Amino acid sequence: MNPGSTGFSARRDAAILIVDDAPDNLLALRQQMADQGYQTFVANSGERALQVARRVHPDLILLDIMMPGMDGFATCRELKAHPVTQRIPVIFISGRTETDAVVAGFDLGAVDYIGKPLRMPEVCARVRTQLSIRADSETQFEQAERLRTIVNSMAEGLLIIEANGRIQFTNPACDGYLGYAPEELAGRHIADLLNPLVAQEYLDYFARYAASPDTAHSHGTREVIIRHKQGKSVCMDLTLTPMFLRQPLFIGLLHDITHHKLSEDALQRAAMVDPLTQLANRRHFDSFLEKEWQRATRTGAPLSLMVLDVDHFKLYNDNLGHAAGDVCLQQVARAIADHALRGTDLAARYGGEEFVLLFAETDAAAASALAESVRAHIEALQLPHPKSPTSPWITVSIGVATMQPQQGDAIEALFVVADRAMYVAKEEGRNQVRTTRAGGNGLEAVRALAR
Ligand SMILES: Nc1nc2c(ncn2[C@@H]2O[C@H](COP(=O)(O)OP(=O)(O)OP(=O)(O)O)[C@@H](O)[C@H]2O)c(=O)[nH]1
Repeated sequence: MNPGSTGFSARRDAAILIVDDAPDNLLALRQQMADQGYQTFVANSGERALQVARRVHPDLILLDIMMPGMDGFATCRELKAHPVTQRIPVIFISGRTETDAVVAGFDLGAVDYIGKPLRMPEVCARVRTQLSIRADSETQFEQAERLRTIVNSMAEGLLIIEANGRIQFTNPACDGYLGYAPEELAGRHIADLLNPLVAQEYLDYFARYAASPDTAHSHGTREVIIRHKQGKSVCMDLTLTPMFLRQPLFIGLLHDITHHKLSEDALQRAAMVDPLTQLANRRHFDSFLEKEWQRATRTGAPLSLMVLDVDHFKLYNDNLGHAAGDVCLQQVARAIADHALRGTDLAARYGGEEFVLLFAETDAAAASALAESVRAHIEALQLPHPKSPTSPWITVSIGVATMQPQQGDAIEALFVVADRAMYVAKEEGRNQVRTTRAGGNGLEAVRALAR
């Protein structure tokens, strides 16, 4: 049998401390206990018994009551008062067999009381019984200690919740995650932590389980937003498992996924943003345009697209270097972004040195004015472009297309018209805006393209 198992056979090597001031009694008891296979220690006074007990941690103490100096009762009191010895079972062995003495012995915490004269087989049987009980309770105590250590040191938050939603227990990790002091959460309701809909969903699940525990199953893991004590929200995975003891209880395991969530958000953001300029990238712009296009088709509102291209940018790169070119693109991007002011405006880097701006509910005249202000803004930055035949500064050419899209029109057509306008701006000297107005030839060209 392994050392952790319970029962009498596991205690054959148990250590027994025998305390008696009469040498004959001491010898006789020691012999009996040794014959049973126990390891024995002896003490002939209460004071000595305390010393030995604290040193050798016996599994059981056979304690005489009437002794000079510290008697058995006083010794027992001391044993029970000291953390090292308080859990050691004590059996009184005494010639005092009157009821008061026996009751006093049990009141002091003794597990048994044997009257003298001793009947040795009975003493052995009682010792055996107490050792067996002790082995069981020690095993339970060790298991509980082990469990306590695990619960206190685990990284996951643990909650024990009653069927009515009252929190019964939380471990230190849970308190830490949610900003509470130890035991501060006990007695609170889960609705203090979760949003009302989620809390109600859990309460319904608790009620179903409490009504028919046999049919219940684990609620599994789900992502929940939990209110931190300081009011902020933390994102966690919550796993709930039912446990039916004297009452239905639920074990909640909390796993912090805030970091995971943050990097997920960062990834999602990275997938939408151009790393050089921090403007929206082409993919994000296309899906944004798709939504605005559909909205404009429904509402009949005009939609304007600007295509901007940096003038003579190849010359800029060749002259000042690619790194300077990158910085220049960042400055141009910042200026462009300053003009996307409404929630439905979006500026994006569409390719190398080409940018786009989308304006919902904006007609051709307004779009043309906006484009002119973007052009003027960039020119006013006065970013030196020494080799440009157009201007000493960086300039842009802008093509604007405005449409009231109708069912069946193709989005690509909007780009074609804006691109055409932009190339006209280039051909006619750069650093200027060209607009295709609704109803004009450009729009007819678009419709033709869509057919
Ligand atoms: N520094 C830098 N240059 C880029 C980037 N993307 C594209 N380019 C450069 O931008 C230049 C675009 O040149 P072109 O399309 O020939 O036109 P351009 O020189 O701007 O002349 P026009 O458009 O006719 O005024 C090329 O030299 C590309 O290498 C970038 O991310 N960084």
